[in-house]
Amino acid sequence: DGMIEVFGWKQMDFYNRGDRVPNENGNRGDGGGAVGDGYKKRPPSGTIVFPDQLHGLLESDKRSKRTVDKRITSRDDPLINIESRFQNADTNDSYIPYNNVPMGATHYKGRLFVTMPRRRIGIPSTLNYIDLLKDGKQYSPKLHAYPDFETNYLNPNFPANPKRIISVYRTTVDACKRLWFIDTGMLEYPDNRTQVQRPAIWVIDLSNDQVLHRFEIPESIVDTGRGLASIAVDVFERACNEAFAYIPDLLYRQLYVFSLNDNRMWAFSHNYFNFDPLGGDLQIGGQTFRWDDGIFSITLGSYAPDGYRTVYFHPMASNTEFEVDSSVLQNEANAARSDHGNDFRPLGSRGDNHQSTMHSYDQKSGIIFYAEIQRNGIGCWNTNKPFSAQNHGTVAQDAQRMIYPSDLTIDDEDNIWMMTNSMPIFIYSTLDPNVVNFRVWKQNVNEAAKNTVCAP
Ligand SMILES: O=C(O)c1cc2cc(O)c(O)cc2[nH]1
Repeated sequence: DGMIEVFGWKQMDFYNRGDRVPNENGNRGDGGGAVGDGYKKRPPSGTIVFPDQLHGLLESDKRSKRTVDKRITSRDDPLINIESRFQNADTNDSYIPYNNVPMGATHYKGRLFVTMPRRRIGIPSTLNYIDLLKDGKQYSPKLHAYPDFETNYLNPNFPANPKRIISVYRTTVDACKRLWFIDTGMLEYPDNRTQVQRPAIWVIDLSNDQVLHRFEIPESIVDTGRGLASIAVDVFERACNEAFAYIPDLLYRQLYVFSLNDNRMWAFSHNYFNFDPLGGDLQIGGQTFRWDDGIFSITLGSYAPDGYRTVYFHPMASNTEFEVDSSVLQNEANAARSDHGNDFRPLGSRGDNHQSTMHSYDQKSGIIFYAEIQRNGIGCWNTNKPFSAQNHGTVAQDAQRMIYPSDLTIDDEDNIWMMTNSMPIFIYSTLDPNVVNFRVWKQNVNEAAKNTVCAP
């Protein structure tokens, strides 16, 4: 029965906007304390923008404005409204409201984790949460840095620091009450990407907010962290050390597998990780553009008696869904094979214009819910029914209020959570700061499936 709008923001705001920065030897915390608590005032020169870089951006934008006369353009060469990008921006600001575009939304026991990838300057913290008990009744709650502000602090000199998080796209919670995410280690400022430190997998214990594990992804696996925008974790609650993480790389179009037990990672390549050349022509929020994102989202089916499960995946610029068994991925030797035989299989097409960012399998019903970018909503497929276009349903659609669903997750209370963030308008045009641009939606899975072809 559709989705319920729980939060909406014209612009995002934070409890700690980064106006006080951590003393490098200081305490951890959310920045709520007084001077002397391990924080000091941000120095006036403490900025991550250099005037020559700003000038470079302006020059390149002028170039793209001249050469791109039709509004079909790639994400990396956007036709940007430069006035809007630096609207009211003081380059010394640790917080530039306009530049904060939320991406991920994951709920666990009263905290909604909201990510803010650092794709522009002025983002105080990339990993955040909303305290639902305290702020859940507000329509536009402020974000708390997670696990604290210090861990999210971006030092203006960009030193590599394994205690800090640079940029996070999406998070997931596993069966062992742990939060997993990838720090891409990269600032993705237009025309000026900086790999500050190696990309890393982080695992945080949600019972005490302590970091349990950090694994730096070696260069032998991937050059940069740029395409590491999501992570799926395969673990049985009674064997927490035996976890495997599956990581799609939308840029290099590979699938990485990380074994927690062995602290090792290996990489699969396959044609099915590529985008469909026709699937990348998109029209969203009044913008027409072409993207080439490959394998993007991975979700895990129910356990079979042998302890393995179906791993569902899709490229974003595509309408096709694929599957592989977890037994294939968990065996490192399989990654080295040049011919994967029938290990990876296409399930079929969802139909034209059904490109999806994230999807999530509901363990109880066997229904996959997927965020649809061209249809501004949520689709569904009950995996107990054949994969055919007729067996795909529509849970919700709203061309005005659901522009660009950037994340979709299911929590342990059987609720779907979805973020819509108007991303194409931000990239190719200008967001209106006087209207609601970002929304979080929620619905119980059974309610969502009701009155659709996905209902059991
Ligand atoms: O999460 C996404 O939608 C996403 C992240 C990301 C990073 C990147 O460098 C791209 O070129 C595309 C992209 N999509």
